[in-house]
Amino acid sequence: MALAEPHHILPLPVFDKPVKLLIVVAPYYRDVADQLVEGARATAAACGAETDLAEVPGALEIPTAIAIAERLAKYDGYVALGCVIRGETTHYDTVCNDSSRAISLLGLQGACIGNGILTVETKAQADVRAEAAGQNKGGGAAAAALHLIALARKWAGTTRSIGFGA
Ligand SMILES: Nc1c(NC[C@H](O)[C@H](O)[C@H](O)CO)[nH]c(=O)[nH]c1=O
Ligand SMILES: CC(=O)[C@@H](O)COP(=O)(O)O
Repeated sequence: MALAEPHHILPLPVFDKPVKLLIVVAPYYRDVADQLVEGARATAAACGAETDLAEVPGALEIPTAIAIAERLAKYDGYVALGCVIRGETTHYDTVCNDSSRAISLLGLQGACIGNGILTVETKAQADVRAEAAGQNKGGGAAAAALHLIALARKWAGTTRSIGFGA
């Protein structure tokens, strides 16, 4: 089945050396997670990237799993996949904000991470965004990680030509 192009405006990068991604998925909503993973795997395969998969209980555990894996230095990048649907309390805000902020902080520390954690109001919204043949947010998250890996490799070994204290 042809999968939808991930919603990214950049052509997928081309790699001359192997790439290994770790997909960290929180299958809190299993059917949604499966679609996200399918899209991410298809995008990784389109770039010739190898993928491993790790499952965690919920979106809040995704950044911790990535941090643990990053210390092992086995992967070039990470794809964070999950689905957070608003309930009756403010816990939704905690799960969304803390998982995304932790992922951003890991990125600022140098981890190449694509964030495909859906934060939605309804299951129907999640289904449309997760569907690999639909909006394919999983594919988009994988594409984001791959772009960061390509950028990091392009710049590896370069030094700043100017700058204070360079
Ligand atoms: N409500 C959702 C959660 N909640 C669980 C948390 O992510 C976490 O696992 C728990 O607080 C224990 O630390 N997780 C999701 O991924 N999606 C949700 O809708
Ligand atoms: C996003 C959540 O944590 C949510 O599923 C929790 O539901 P509730 O706010 O009704 O406890």
